[in-house]
Amino acid sequence: MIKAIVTDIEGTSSSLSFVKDVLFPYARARLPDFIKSHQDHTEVQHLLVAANQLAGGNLDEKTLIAQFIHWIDTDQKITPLKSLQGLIWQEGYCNGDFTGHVYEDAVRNLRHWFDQGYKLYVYSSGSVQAQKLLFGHSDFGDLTPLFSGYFDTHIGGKKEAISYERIAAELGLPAEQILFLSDIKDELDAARQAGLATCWLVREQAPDAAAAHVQVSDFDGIHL
Ligand SMILES: CSCCC(=O)C(=O)COP(=O)(O)O
Ligand SMILES: [Mg+2]
Repeated sequence: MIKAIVTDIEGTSSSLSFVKDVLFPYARARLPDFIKSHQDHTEVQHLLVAANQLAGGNLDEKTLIAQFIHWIDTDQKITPLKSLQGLIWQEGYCNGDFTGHVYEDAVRNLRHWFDQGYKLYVYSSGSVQAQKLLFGHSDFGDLTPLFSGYFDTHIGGKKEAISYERIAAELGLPAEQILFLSDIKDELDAARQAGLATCWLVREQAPDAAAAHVQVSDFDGIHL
């Protein structure tokens, strides 16, 4: 019996296009100036140190910025990059430059599940801050009251089974009572390996007849 639902963001509850065509270019364009103008911010300093270590260490500012841009262009889920993007997007949401795209079917079903007593969580490669911003400034208003918690890559990569074992431990539930929703098969495979129930959102993809996961075209197809 499912008691908790953990949803991915990009491609699942929000569109690929919003992330790739709005959020990523926004952060990419502002990242160099953001780093230069936040040199004395402790949080930014820590992120730069962490990124520098991941890049091999001792990069000067120009090279480190080029490294960040490369990570963005190749959509790498590097934790300090994701945290930095969240800080930059905060300005975008607060300035009203954009609102968070969330699919209408996702909002309707998340609200319904919440009302029925299911616990709702988010697990995304985007930082927890970025997740809260997207759902807090969504096209449907503030959706954060629906969620009991958020997970990002600090708990581990989304294609690693250990991450889902840790999430189940944090939720205090047997893995089989947790349903994970994603658009990426490798993530679903990892969740399934950890014992979670899975559902594949194949919104803009052709269904895969060979896959072990339930496949639905939107949240209306999910039956708990
Ligand atoms: C939290 S909004 C930005 C999403 C993001 O940065 C990203 O890399 C998308 O990853 P997801 O795990 O949501 O597919
Ligand atoms: Mg996704």
